[in-house]
Amino acid sequence: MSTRDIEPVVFVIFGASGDLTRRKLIPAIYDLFKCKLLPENFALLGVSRSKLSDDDFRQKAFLNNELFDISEEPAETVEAFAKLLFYQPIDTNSSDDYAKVKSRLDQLDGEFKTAGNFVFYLSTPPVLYDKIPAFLSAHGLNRCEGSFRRLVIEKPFGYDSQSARELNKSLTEYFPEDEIYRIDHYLGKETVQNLLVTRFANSVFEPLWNRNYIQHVQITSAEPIGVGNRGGYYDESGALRDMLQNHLMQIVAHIAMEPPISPSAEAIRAEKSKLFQSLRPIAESEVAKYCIRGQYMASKMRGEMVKGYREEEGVPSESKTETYAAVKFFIDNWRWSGVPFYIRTGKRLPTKVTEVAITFDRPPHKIFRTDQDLHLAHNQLVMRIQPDEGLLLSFGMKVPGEGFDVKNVGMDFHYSDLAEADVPEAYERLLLDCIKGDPTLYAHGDSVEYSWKFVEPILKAWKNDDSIPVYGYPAGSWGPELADDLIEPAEITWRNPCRKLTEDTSFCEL
Ligand SMILES: NC(=O)C1=CN([C@@H]2O[C@H](COP(=O)(O)OP(=O)(O)OC[C@H]3O[C@@H](n4cnc5c(N)ncnc54)[C@H](OP(=O)(O)O)[C@@H]3O)[C@@H](O)[C@H]2O)C=CC1
Ligand SMILES: O=C1O[C@H](COP(=O)(O)O)[C@@H](O)[C@H](O)[C@H]1O
Repeated sequence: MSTRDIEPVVFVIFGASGDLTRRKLIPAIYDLFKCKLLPENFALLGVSRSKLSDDDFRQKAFLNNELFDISEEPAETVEAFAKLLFYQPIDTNSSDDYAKVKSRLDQLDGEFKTAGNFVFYLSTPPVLYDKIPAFLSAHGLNRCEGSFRRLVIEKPFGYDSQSARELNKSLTEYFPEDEIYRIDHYLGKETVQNLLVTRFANSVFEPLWNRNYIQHVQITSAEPIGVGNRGGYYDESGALRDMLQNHLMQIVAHIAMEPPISPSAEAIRAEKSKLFQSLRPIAESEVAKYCIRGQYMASKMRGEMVKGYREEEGVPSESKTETYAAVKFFIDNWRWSGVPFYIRTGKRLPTKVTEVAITFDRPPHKIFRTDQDLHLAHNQLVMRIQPDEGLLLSFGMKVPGEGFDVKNVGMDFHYSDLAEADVPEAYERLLLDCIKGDPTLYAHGDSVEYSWKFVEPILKAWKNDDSIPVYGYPAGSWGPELADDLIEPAEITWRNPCRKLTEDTSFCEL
């Protein structure tokens, strides 16, 4: 699709003076502009309370943005892009002030000939997510015959299933469901999308993709960083809300859903929705058995002493918020009956890595009855989402020489080997899709509610049941040791993912 095929638009960011705007949104939109992927008629209007002029905003968000280095960018491109940025200060809590947004939009719409098409991106504190659409509606900005009006909502989408349901209800009063874009940046990652292609574009994997051949599935999302200056936010959230309910459950959906009839948004969303409905709820009374929570403690990491979670700025010294969560669960449907899924995520773990490891059953009959046979590993398919994106398949091969000694070997593919592949940043892809009106990579309202329903008993048990321990783990370790015991049978444990996909050759240690 060329820029000419994309309808013109004014892209409005609420929360334009904030961190996300400078860290992700402006860099992504600039890159789209540089690659000539934006419509020819385009303008960006930033809105928040800070009293900034258009020029102040251009400086803060783009020309002098310490989170986005433009020193090597072509001067004409930078200059041309800066001219598309505008700013309107308002009191975001006062409905009357939205008249200022309306008159500014009328002016930009006339000047840039954007045909009355507006995208409203809410990058504000979540308390405003239901207020801003109501204020837009009060000023007639939510609907316009012959033009599109879209709403993008940042995470977190709700705090539990009830608040997510209420938010869905409130948003759909003002915008139709197909114009509501709930962003989950993991869905914008090429390698998350590639999970679907790996499964459904190859006949070699799909026949094995079920309870008959898969012993268990592991999903790991690890980060070496701590909570940094986000302690206040994080302590209200924890690993379950911050990563598992949204990003990791979307990965589960990609791994486990049935084949959609087409790659359309409706078809994919329908399959995801079915999958989320098949998750077996974990009863509050069973949370201690199926879930492990942990909190990082001060320790030396890569030669440097780092603070414990409770010493971080904005975190209460008695906090019980989890910085690590591991959960075992089942999917009650035909394909996955009896196959355990294990997810773990945490901060201050040894490395930055997100991956899925599918462990296959052993062959039904042992032919090679040697001592080595005891150590014969399961076949494993590792789908690496980041970094060193790619696939690794491990299987047994004969060791040259007499007898039938079997050795585990790996066959790997690295995304970087696709020389022509220019992997776009997740926000770039997602923002462009929204501008083009393609919601495929955005979360649907009912999926969000279902995934909240799944995590809710865990959240409740962790909040209410003091007998469930929060295990301390030293920063730089792989989390509480007890998380190893979640995985059965006992001789199998978590895969040890190194930064490089093929660095680790132990695969599933037996
Ligand atoms: N930063 C990140 O990396 C990520 C952020 N998010 C989500 O994006 C949203 C924005 O995050 P982030 O940019 O980090 O937050 P910030 O606190 O840095 O920015 C919030 C923005 O909202 C504006 N704002 C408007 N009205 C209000 C109000 N009534 N109270 C407070 N602020 C207001 C603030 O500007 P002003 O004071 O001028 O009005 C500011 O521009 C959040 O919901 C967050 O969860 C999601 C993923 C990652
Ligand atoms: O949404 C979030 O994601 C990041 C991790 O994103 P990634 O793309 O770097 O894997 C996480 O650090 C943050 O706590 C969370 O809010």
